[in-house]
Amino acid sequence: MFSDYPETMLLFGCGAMAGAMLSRWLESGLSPDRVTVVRPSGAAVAPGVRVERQLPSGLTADLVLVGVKPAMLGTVADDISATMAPGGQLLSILAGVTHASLRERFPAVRSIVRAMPNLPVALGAGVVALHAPDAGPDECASLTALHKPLGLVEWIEDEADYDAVTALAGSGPAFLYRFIDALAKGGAATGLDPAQAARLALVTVEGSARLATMADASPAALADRVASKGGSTRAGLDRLDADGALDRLVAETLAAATARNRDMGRENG
Ligand SMILES: NC(=O)C1=CN([C@@H]2O[C@H](COP(=O)(O)OP(=O)(O)OC[C@H]3O[C@@H](n4cnc5c(N)ncnc54)[C@H](O)[C@@H]3O)[C@@H](O)[C@H]2O)C=CC1
Ligand SMILES: O=C(O)[C@@H]1CCC=N1
Repeated sequence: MFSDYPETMLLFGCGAMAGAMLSRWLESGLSPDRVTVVRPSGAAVAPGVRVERQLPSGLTADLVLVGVKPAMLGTVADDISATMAPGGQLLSILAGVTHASLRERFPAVRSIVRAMPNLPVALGAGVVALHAPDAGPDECASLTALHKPLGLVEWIEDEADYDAVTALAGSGPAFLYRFIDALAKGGAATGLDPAQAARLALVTVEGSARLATMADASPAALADRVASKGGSTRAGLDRLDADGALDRLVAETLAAATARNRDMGRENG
């Protein structure tokens, strides 16, 4: 359990993604009385967490997490500047929006950090990719510790990679959910009861992913372990692999998401 959480934390926006991060932090020992959430709905977030519809005047925070949609950054920018404690840290989870453009908008903020999480952080089984060019070694260590309860922490040194990381890890859960759905639909198309096919698909993916994380072999090698020579898995893999169809589709999917991240950065920087 990480005990060295910032003294005061303020979240602008607490939707799907920031909400998932916060719930895991609270579960991992963050005291709710350190946290304030500003959200237009004013709806409660978790017991003990202060929620405000608008930024109360005079409130400052050591860590400010920007959890709104990238297009909303301009709307909350003045409030972000107003609430940063001297020496505070700004944590942005906005897709596409670069460190340089954040620095231009918030010149007085000591430290600006980009974090790209994904939704499984809610279970401590997510990914958080970090990029913090302002941070020295101690601050990097403390950022790693802060995000550790959320899952795998990866540092991205070259920000040029960030849009691709966002496509793979940030959007990745959506692509995998599509695959699970396709597996279930495929099962139904071969005659299974759709609800039963959906259960089989979900747990097959869950178990296979868990096994792959613990295995002594790559996912590609594990696929070959399932496929007996001349057996049915090979017949299926041959179809998936024909003309590199799956690889090509996934590469095109990630390229489209990467390009959109780049565009969102230009639109909202
Ligand atoms: N959903 C995901 O899986 C991931 C999202 N992200 C990033 O997280 C950010 C948020 O995305 P989601 O959580 O999916 O969106 P969301 O729509 O669930 O959450 C955004 C929240 O911002 C609130 N909001 C709008 N205007 C506001 C204002 N003026 N002040 C305070 N709060 C305001 C909304 O009420 C909403 O709850 C985006 O920048 C996105 O790029 C990053 C990685 C993964
Ligand atoms: O769809 C989006 O724009 C964000 C980026 C990563 C996940 N959701």
